[in-house]
Amino acid sequence: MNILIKNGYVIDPKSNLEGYYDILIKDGMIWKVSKNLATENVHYITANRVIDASGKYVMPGFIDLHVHLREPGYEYKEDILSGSRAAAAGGFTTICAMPNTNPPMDCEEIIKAVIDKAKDAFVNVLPVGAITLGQEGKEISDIPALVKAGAIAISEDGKSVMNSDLYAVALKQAARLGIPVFAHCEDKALSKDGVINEGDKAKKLGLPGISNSVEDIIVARDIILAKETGAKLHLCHCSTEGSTYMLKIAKELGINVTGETCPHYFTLSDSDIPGDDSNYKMNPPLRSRKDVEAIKNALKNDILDIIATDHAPHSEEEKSRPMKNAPFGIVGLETAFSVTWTELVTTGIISCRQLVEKMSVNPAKILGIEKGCIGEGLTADVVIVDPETEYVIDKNKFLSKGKNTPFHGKKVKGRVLYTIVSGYIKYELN
Ligand SMILES: NC(=O)N[C@@H](CC(=O)O)C(=O)O
Ligand SMILES: [Zn+2]
Ligand SMILES: [Zn+2]
Repeated sequence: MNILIKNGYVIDPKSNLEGYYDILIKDGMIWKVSKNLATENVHYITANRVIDASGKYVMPGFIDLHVHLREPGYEYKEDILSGSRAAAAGGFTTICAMPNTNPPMDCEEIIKAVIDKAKDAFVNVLPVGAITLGQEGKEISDIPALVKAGAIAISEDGKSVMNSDLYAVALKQAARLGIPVFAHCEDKALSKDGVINEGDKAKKLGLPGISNSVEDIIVARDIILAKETGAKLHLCHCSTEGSTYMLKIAKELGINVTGETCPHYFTLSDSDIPGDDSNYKMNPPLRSRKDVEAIKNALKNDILDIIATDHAPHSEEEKSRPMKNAPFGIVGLETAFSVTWTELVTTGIISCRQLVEKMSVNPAKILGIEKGCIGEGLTADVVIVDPETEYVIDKNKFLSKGKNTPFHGKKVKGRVLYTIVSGYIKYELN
């Protein structure tokens, strides 16, 4: 299948390319990027499909470092096929699958099984290995074996490895193997049975709170250990002002650390929680307005490198429970681009180029993969978006099995039109 994308506004920070270009995709590759690439100029290649991208933006496919695909074990929440389909609908061409499955992705066999299953997926699925066996925090996984089987990073996501001694060993191994460590930062002894951010809203709803220190303490520890071990540390779902300050200092000190946040942390604060509604329950929790401002500022100043989704699908039954008894997590694959465009780009907080950096270029860089670029000769992973279309987010239209979103009914601007993975159209808005 050969595709000619015509008249689109291309934003490709890695090639330092921005402007109106035509793109010819052939044999799964970016064949040519050029101005006025008329069909007759490429007479030696027939385009089976010509996409008129006038008024649209063409970007390297988004890469999500933080997705819960729930397979194996929780297929009633999501599976590799449904999750990857939702990813394609969200403009993502590559996603990282977190290891808190059942059983967790803590051994060669499970990593291989996920990779095997992902051959039928709509997008590239890269598995993340669990740091400890069973994610129990007691015994370290065979990290070299996980990497050999295809794990591209390690993480204990869902929790932190609380034993710093054990964690340091894992960081050293990751450093030696050249893979990043995706750190969920939560001091469990402090967060206890907390449900939402500590503050007025928690008091009003009579729910136990989660303080900023729950996150900040582990962020500090992890940065200190990254310095000592030389590990490539990636801080997952940063939600606090403190995280952004520490990240800034760590970078200034030359420590190898990157930071991620998710659309909900720069869009909503705990004051937006309408009542006892579990679609507003995630870990870390929605923070104060002051934290939201700090997160936005850190995105603007490139202290935060990555926008990931932390797509965490749960069943309708689970999320219809009162907040106290519902699991943490919200879906995000199908809303991330539109929410980010609306909240950060149309408001001038970040540029289009920065959006592409945070959703495509920087994730590729952290993973050390040749993606996040529309360069000639590279695999054709491309997303085409409409920057002007306005629509209302409707959870009932999600392709994900998970409908648990606080953004249902939100009016947004900017929409994914096409997602092309390895030269194939894997999503097309109709
Ligand atoms: N973020 C969440 O609220 N939940 C995640 C776990 C995690 O990312 O820590 C999940 O797996 O459901
Ligand atoms: Zn987490
Ligand atoms: Zn997560």
